[in-house]
Amino acid sequence: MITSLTDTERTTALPALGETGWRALPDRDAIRKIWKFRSFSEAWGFMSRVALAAEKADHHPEWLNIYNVVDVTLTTHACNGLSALDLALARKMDKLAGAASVQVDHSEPVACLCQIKHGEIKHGGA
Ligand SMILES: C[C@H](O)[C@H](O)[C@H]1CNC2=NC(N)=NC(=O)C2=N1
Repeated sequence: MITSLTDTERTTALPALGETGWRALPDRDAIRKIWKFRSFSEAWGFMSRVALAAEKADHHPEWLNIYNVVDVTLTTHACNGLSALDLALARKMDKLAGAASVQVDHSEPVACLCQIKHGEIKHGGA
């Protein structure tokens, strides 16, 4: 049976993930990270590799892809909160993403390369 993380497990594990750009969601027991790749092809390649890892672990992200952006939320539906499976998948995704840039400020709009190129959003984020 999958159980959500204890407070001790959270204080032990989450700071290190925070260092790489994972942020707690304000309204869900979940963590979120926003990657910006150099192209759609790189973003999709990342998602393909993560998809294989997710299938192997039988643990899947909630994610949105907009062109070069992959906006990921991890939580465990079976326990409606963060579990050890989310920590493992977060670490795996960090490895698979390599040197892709990360938007660490989630209060900023998430701009994809199209919007920046077309001048819709001033490129201030990572
Ligand atoms: C039937 C299948 O094993 C379950 O639905 C798995 C699939 N992937 C999952 N992914 C996530 N994030 N949470 C789950 O509870 C979950 N359950």
